[in-house]
Amino acid sequence: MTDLSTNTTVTASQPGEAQFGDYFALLKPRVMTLVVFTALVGLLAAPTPVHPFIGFCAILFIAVGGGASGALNMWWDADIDAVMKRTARRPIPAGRVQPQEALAFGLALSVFSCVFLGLATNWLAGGLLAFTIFFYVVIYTMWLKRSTPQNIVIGGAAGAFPPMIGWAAATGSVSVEAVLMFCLTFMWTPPHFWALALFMRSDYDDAGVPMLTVTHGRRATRVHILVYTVLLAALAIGTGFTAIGGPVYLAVALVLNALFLKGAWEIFRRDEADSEADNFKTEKRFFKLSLLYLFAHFGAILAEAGLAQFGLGGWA
Ligand code: HEM
Ligand SMILES: CC(C)=CCC/C(C)=C/CC/C(C)=C/COP(=O)(O)OP(=O)(O)O
Repeated sequence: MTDLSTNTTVTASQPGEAQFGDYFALLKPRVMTLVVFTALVGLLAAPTPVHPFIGFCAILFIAVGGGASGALNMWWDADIDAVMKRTARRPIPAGRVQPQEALAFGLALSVFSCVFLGLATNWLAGGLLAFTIFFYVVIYTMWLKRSTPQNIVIGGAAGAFPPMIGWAAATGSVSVEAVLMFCLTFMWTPPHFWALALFMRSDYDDAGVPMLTVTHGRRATRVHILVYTVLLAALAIGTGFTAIGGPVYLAVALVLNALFLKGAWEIFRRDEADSEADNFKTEKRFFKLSLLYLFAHFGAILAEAGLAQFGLGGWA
């Protein structure tokens, strides 16, 4: 998989001359689309109605905060990114943005987004956003990513906070529904990432990043994907019977989890020769399915919340 978020800009400028597109690429915009969508669902599924303008500002600040964390991640990881084929053309390793410029940009946007989210909504939401940025940049990027193959299992918590931030922005609190959305994203992250790591192992190998594929090999990673997918399916289907679930959600969850389990089983059954013979087609398909999986689950949570406005959502 190529790093499409930066490919959009590589033709725009040459080493040394940063353009708007390079700063935009620092925000990891493609990855952040799903982050922002889950935050939006957290905000809209909350029982407290939010004024549309405040809701818009909240999502904008969460998006900016997420992007800022991406810029800080790229600042710290510039050495790794320079080695990996997928990331070598990012603005810093390509020499179009200086590391200190990315650092200043990321820090400024982090402070801006947390303060303005706090002012626009409440300080629980602003504080959660600050904690999420800290978790992704310091705990995941600076510490875990280079030190343990469990990096993305623990570090994945950072990506699970956005729906909780959205919920907190609307309600000023964190309740069981927000925790459920957190858990869903948290359990989803390992299969999402390890599928990609299976067909990008050499990148991580070259850069010396201790991803599971590098430290324990592809066989162990296939087993991990299957185990996490089974746990995720139990959680995702069980969520159908909670306050954020309902018949629509359950139907979506049943279909997608059946497909996801099938994909994980296929990956588990394959060996190196199978994967190399078809250039990791099954693993690539599973990675794409992972994106649809999370999008559809959160879309279904949103649909249930929308139906509830007409007295139709949930099991009541
Ligand atoms: C520690 C946790 C995670 C890791 C290590 C990870 C890693 C990656 C990597 C390496 C890519 C491909 C390259 C790229 O486009 O930059 C990717 C793609 C993607 N990730 Fe994740 N991810 C994580 C969590 C998440 C979360 C929480 C979300 C959203 C809720 C997410 C959404 C996406 C999306 C939408 C793409 C596709 C981007 C595209 O179309 O180019 N990821 N992820
Ligand atoms: C609101 C807020 C602050 C949200 C943050 C959301 C978040 C932590 C998303 C993580 C997604 C991601 C790009 C992980 C890849 O990191 P990587 O460094 O391993 O991947 P790379 O090799 O592509 O840089």
